Amino acid sequence: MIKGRVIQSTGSWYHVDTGEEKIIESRLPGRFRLKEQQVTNPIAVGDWVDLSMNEDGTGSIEHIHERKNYITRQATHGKRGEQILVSNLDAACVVQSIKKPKLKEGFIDRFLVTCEAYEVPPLIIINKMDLAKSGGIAFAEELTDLYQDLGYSIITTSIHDEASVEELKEFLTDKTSAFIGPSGVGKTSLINTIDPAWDFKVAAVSDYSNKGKHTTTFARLIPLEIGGYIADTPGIREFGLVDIEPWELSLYFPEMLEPRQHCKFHNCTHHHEPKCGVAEAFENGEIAASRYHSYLNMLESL
Ligand SMILES: Nc1nc2c(ncn2[C@@H]2O[C@H](COP(=O)(O)OP(=O)(O)OP(=O)(O)O)[C@@H](O)[C@H]2O)c(=O)[nH]1
Ligand SMILES: [Zn+2]
Repeated sequence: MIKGRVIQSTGSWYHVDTGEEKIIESRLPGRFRLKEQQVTNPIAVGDWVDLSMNEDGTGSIEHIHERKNYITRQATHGKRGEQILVSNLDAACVVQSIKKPKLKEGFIDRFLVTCEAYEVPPLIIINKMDLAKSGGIAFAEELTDLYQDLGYSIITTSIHDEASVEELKEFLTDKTSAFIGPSGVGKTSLINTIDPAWDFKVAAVSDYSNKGKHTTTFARLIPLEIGGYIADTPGIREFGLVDIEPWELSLYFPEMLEPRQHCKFHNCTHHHEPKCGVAEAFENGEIAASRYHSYLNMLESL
């Protein structure tokens, strides 16, 4: 039996990376589909599997290892019938630029909640620092302090600053990561700077998979020169809020965990209720205004 990683799926064939040069095209015996018929795709890109080899050089998937985490297309984490986009992520990187386009703290905070819910470690990247003037630099430092104090990893980058690219490189080495962020913040540029062959790899894989069916809806993992993979999938942009009850939302804000214990009502949403520990902590300056603001915005959208 050979252990490998599913890096792409074409619906009926799975491309398994076993660490050897050649990717093994593999099939899933029908019994798995019967067993897990509630799930649209019993195997997700990112899964670790055990293979037995067939005489023609193809593989048969004999065992699927337990997933350490996964993200789904719809906001239905943990429900049957969901489509898993990618599994076993080591990091989800949210990319924002200091300007062009303007940095949105709400985007970062929403993303962090989703990461908490999916149990995927986040990395916050603030890019285009070369465009920042003194005000922008001070703002980035403020954000760095804020998020580091909350226990999150955050780095500032510019594709024109080699040291910052090195730092990002170190973080991504041997990890399976996803890059998420609005258009124009520099996701592709950053990955290209880290791995100059990236554009070529993305194009090559696309050409290949266009011959297959249903490929556009499936994720794929593209290997990095430095070791590790970047998840490439259109659906990942919709990485939104998972199913969360309003009273649960504050469980995903680390700084609210202690204050919420002092709320009078156990199902307090920390919005309008009297004797609210979270509102009190905010008034005392223990919760950042931007974070409380993001919390209220998210609460409204649930
Ligand atoms: N000054 C500056 N420009 C950058 C930096 N990173 C990216 N850019 C520029 O920003 C523009 C958008 O970069 P992309 O890499 O295409 O952004 P993206 O996030 O991949 O955008 P989508 O593909 O639309 O999601 C390009 O013109 C880049 O050259 C940076 O660190 N500094
Ligand atoms: Zn409260």
